[in-house]
Amino acid sequence: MSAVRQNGVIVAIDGPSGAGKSSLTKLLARRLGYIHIDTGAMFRAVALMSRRAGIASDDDAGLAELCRELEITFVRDGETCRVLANGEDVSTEIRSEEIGLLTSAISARKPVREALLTMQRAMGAKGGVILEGRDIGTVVFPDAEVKFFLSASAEERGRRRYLELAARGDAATLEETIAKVIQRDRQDEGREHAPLRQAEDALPIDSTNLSIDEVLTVMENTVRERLVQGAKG
Ligand SMILES: Nc1ncnc2c1ncn2[C@@H]1O[C@H](COP(=O)(O)OP(=O)(O)OP(=O)(O)O)[C@@H](O)[C@H]1O
Ligand SMILES: Nc1ccn([C@@H]2O[C@H](COP(=O)(O)O)[C@@H](O)[C@H]2O)c(=O)n1
Repeated sequence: MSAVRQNGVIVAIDGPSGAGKSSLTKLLARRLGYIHIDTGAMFRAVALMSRRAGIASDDDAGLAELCRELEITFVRDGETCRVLANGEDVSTEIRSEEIGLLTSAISARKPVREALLTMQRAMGAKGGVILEGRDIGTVVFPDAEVKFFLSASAEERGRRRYLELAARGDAATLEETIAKVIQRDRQDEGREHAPLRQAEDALPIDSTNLSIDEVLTVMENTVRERLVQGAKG
């Protein structure tokens, strides 16, 4: 356990698309009174702004300039958290599957990763935060006191995403959605910079056959045990 941080511990939740990271991070943050940092939303915001600016996903100079000018903030709105890019609420626009796939390409670029790494470390350094993403426990906060690697079968994650898209009126088929989940997995796992992988000291949780509440119970108990251990010194 590292030295006690000002506002509590740092919790890292990594894992592939559709594993349940955002759902669990939101619920766990509420249970613990911690801040929820959705790092995926930050990469999505960069992707959206790069598309609007006509910057190619491999234009590192253009992406570096964009990130230098971009301020990403999270604003609580009741039970939800809004994502602002230079003050504009982009919470809905960044959630499309199109932006999701573009984000996977953008997030492979070193200048984007370096810029968002600085922002994420600044957001979480004092603790009392839960960050969800792909590289939190391996790159952003390798000294995080608690790390989870949340996964599920590609079929189950695709099914979950399919239900989510259908509820939004998206006509994608289940087969198409599973294929896109697998495509994003491959891109996130296969990239050179900060690939998606389980940290050696992360607790793996396979949620394929677990409910959200069952996963939440495991996570909350684990964090509280670590908090007690930390308090004992
Ligand atoms: N254990 C679970 N059982 C059933 N449904 C789940 C479970 N976990 C999450 N879900 C549902 O799956 C969908 C995707 O969950 P969520 O957005 O939290 O995943 P994610 O890992 O953050 O995905 P991404 O990285 O693509 O944003 C949501 O509709 C959520 O309610
Ligand atoms: N720490 C992270 C978080 C996300 N990414 C990339 O962003 C894409 C979208 O993330 P979601 O969690 O919102 O689905 C994701 O597929 C990754 O390509 C990342 O690289 N690092």
